[in-house]
Amino acid sequence: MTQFVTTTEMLTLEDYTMNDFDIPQEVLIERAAIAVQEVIGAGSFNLSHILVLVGLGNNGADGIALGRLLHQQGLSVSLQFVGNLNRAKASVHKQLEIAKHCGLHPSEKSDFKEATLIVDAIFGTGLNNPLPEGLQKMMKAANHIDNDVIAIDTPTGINPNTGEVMGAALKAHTTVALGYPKVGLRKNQGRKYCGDLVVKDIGVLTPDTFAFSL
Ligand SMILES: NC(=O)C1=CN([C@@H]2O[C@H](COP(=O)(O)OP(=O)(O)OC[C@H]3O[C@@H](n4cnc5c(N)ncnc54)[C@H](OP(=O)(O)O)[C@@H]3O)[C@@H](O)[C@H]2O)[C@H](O)CC1
Ligand SMILES: [K+]
Repeated sequence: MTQFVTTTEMLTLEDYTMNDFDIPQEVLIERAAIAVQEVIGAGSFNLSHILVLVGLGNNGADGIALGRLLHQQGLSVSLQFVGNLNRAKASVHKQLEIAKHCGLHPSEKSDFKEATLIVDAIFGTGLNNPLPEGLQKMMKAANHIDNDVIAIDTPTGINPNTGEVMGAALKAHTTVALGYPKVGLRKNQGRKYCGDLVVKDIGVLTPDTFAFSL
């Protein structure tokens, strides 16, 4: 039976892993990227041109690390930031520096139609409000383009706890849940927008005494 979690529970387990075992966040980000790379490699996706849509939090950091790994595989990858990079978390800046050092630089503006596969690394469990208007329009437009979307952790726009669409959401062919799937992926619109749900272990540790609420 798959264990689903709330975002609070996920944060508790992330903190336990990083603080009690001194496992750096970068390790979890790298393992998240490798996990999604494995799903992409195991699938039958058209990898001719991969567009990674990157947000300003750790979901975005996962996406940049994944983009770097795919670039190093020799695949054609574009990194497209969504939002003002000046407001990005340190993890995003760190992954961006590594990616640029490996020869992968962010694109100014990408044409969604040219992408054969889109990676959704905009928002994950940190989504806490309806999407900004501009992003809602972008998600609605992207949903009308015929290319596969792989969502990292959660589809952008889906409330990770309630499964509600927060103004708009990007429909995924496949969602790769990191550690544990979030409960919003089996509720309301979450189930429809997440597509095939693949749960991947990224080394998040769980205390034996941990009491899951679900
Ligand atoms: N499960 C794990 O062990 C790991 C998960 N990882 C990944 O981390 C994300 C969660 O990262 P987080 O930085 O908490 O949040 P997001 O990246 O989802 O969101 C980015 C920030 O965006 C802001 N935000 C939220 N909602 C909105 C909105 N509607 N409009 C604009 N901006 C919004 C918010 O910042 P605030 O300052 O507003 O709080 C978010 O912080 C998880 O999904 C995984 O992909 C780790 O990388 C690896 C371990
Ligand atoms: K996402």
